[in-house]
Amino acid sequence: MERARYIAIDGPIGAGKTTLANLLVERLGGRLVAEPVEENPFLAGFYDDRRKFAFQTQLFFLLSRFQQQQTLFQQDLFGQLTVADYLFEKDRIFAALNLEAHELALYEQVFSLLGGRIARPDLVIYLQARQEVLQARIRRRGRPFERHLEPEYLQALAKAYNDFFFHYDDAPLLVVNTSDLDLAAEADQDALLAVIRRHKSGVQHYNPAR
Ligand SMILES: Nc1ncnc2c1ncn2[C@@H]1O[C@H](COP(=O)(O)OP(=O)(O)OP(=O)(O)O)[C@@H](O)[C@H]1O
Ligand SMILES: Nc1nc(=O)c2ncn([C@H]3C[C@H](O)[C@@H](CO)O3)c2[nH]1
Repeated sequence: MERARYIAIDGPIGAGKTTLANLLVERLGGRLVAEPVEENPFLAGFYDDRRKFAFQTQLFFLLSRFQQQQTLFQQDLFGQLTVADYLFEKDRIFAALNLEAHELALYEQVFSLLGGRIARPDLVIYLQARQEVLQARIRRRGRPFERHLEPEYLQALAKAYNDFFFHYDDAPLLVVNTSDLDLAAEADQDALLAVIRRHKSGVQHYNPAR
């Protein structure tokens, strides 16, 4: 991982993206790129009525992610590590899941205009966890707008992530099952960091099942 200067972390809701991104910056130094979720004015409405607010929610996410990426990679980094708690392509995973066909066609046009101008990570970490683990974490975190998040939606999202990463080959990929990984425990953190440091190319799976 010596030369991984840009790491992007992704996975379904509650997988631990922000937690791991913070940890990597804390332990390895560098800068954190966290997506501005709370700033999306359509997100709460989306969870009340997904069909009604899907398109607005998605366009807002797409444009704000694009702007954030542009700003970041125009800056001189002096080779410092950058850790993002999302992969730009995640926007498309959510879009495909939530938009109607005619909306998706329009969305795809905008995405293809923007997507070609995004920096490619040196390493992508895909976090997975069992369904009940994701649900428990989301419940414990207690974001008001996620209170009524339907298990079927979370399940469909996890499947869409699996399908996407099954075909992913744009960057070295590390798939981590976090169901039995306690990111608050130093021993677990050390073990994961060692795996990340060692991973150079291709696809690797890390599942510290107990
Ligand atoms: N490996 C883990 N072990 C125990 N708790 C965890 C683990 N990963 C995350 N958590 C907890 O689960 C909750 C969700 O984690 P986090 O916010 O990092 O997920 P996320 O993938 O960034 O979610 P979102 O998609 O909503 O942004 C937090 O309360 C966090 O402390
Ligand atoms: N509709 C939709 N499209 C996205 O691109 C997207 N990205 C994240 N989210 C939701 C998941 C979490 O509740 C919360 C934090 O990740 O925001 C999204 N929702």
